[in-house]
Amino acid sequence: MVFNWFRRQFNRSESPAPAPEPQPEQSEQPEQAEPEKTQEGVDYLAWAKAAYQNIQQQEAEKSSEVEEKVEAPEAEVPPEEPEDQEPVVEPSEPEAGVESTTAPEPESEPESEPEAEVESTAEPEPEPEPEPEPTPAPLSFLERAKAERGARLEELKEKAVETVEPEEKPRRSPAPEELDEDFLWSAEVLAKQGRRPDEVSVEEINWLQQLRQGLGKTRRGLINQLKAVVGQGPLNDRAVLEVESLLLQADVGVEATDRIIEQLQTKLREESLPPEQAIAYLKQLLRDILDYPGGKAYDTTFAPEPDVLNIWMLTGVNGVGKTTTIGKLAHLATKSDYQCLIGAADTFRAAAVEQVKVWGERTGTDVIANPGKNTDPAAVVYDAITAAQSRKVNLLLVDTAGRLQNKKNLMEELSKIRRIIDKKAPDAKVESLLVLDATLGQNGLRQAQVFAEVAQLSGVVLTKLDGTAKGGVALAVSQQLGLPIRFIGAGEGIEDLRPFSSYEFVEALISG
Ligand SMILES: Nc1nc2c(ncn2[C@@H]2O[C@H](COP(=O)(O)OP(=O)(O)OP(=O)(O)O)[C@@H](O)[C@H]2O)c(=O)[nH]1
Repeated sequence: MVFNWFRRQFNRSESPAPAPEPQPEQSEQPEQAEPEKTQEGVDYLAWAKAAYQNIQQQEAEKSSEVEEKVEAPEAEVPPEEPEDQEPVVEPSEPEAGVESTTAPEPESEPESEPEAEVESTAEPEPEPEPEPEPTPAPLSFLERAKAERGARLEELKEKAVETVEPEEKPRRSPAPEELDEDFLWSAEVLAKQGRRPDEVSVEEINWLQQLRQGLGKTRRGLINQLKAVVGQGPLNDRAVLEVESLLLQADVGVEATDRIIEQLQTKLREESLPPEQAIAYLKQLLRDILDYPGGKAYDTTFAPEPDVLNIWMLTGVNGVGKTTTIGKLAHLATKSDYQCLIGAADTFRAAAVEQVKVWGERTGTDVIANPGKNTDPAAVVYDAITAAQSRKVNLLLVDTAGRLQNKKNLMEELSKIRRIIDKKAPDAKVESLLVLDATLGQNGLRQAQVFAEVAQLSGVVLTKLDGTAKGGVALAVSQQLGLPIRFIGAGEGIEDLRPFSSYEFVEALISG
């Protein structure tokens, strides 16, 4: 059973059951529990405990798997590969001059993690593993598992020293140390969305923590003050001005700010709401903006469609995180059991192609590129589609050039790529995603307008939400561009990108 990271559920037709088994400690409700969202009968603390236990168990199982693999004969360890050997694989129907760079052929790997090397099997983190502490008291399940894993990793690292390249490897997030406030917050957000504690993974919990931390600057700087004002009851003129300036400072943009203020004023004039309800109403307003970009309803799930070739073109100016996003998406796709391929059609810069190839190797995804200089991006897309069709690929990620110096050229290039796609893969499900750097705030939006005019955009990937106080730009994207946000990035690591959830985003922004 594979977890589909795009759908945030397991690949099966079963609806999630919301309530965990009731537990005795009713009194220790986490502080964040909000009455207006509380699902009847859900004890969030009990839910969090059940999820925590489940994660401990998952971790312990992973550790013992590692242990078994280590103790098994060295058959698991691939023979030494010379570093300089270019892992080049031709597409099944090779096109002249096209190279396909790959990690070991994915078809031959039953598991989603492509690198069969020892290190990859152990899924190590690049960060230093916390040392197993010499705790005098009996070690908990998790601590034991961690200690064992740490020891195993050391062993593996020693053995793997010859075959490991110094690149970042897909990192597996460390298990939460304890059932702390961070964990409770993440668990509650998942519980409120009707998730089951026995299906929650450490990656999901860690992602929510990352998102919460990432939005910390926006939240602390501005949104918290906003909460204080909105929680005070009917908005007088001074309060309105305050709210307005807070939202604008968070790069929410004029249009979305006006809309929020207008609706807040109307509501708070109609009835005097207690602070929590006023804040719940504010959250609802924000979610509405995000869920109905430009007033239009979109399917909130964004996943590759089954049984058809999905082509996702990524576009955006240099430096916004386009290549990194392609790598992270390839990682999500591979983890979710999709066959993924990357087309390196940003041929303007040779370094861009090289960078994509690095991500291809990291994620075990083939990259179709044309080694020639200044080659036609549309030709690369043509070759990538040919390869995707012959290899039964579900998801083809296309990196496109995003230089803005010449709008006409950009438009011509993107239109040409689009024509090739329509001709070569008329049945494909095509998405054109604009990658936007959140730290650019409103400036990023101005760039986005240009792209929106020339590329038939269908969604946005918002990157670098970590460490910016301009997190409110997500609302401006929805309101001003009228485009749904499909993914958000909150870190440079391979795990630091997830499908966008307005609920999680607003919770992290307001109640994190
Ligand atoms: N903090 C943070 N950094 C990110 C994120 N996404 C990407 N980056 C970093 O942003 C920098 C630029 O990312 P790239 O993926 O190279 O950007 P690009 O748009 O492909 O740029 P070109 O290759 O120049 O076209 C890199 O240092 C990335 O690690 C994110 O979500 N958070």
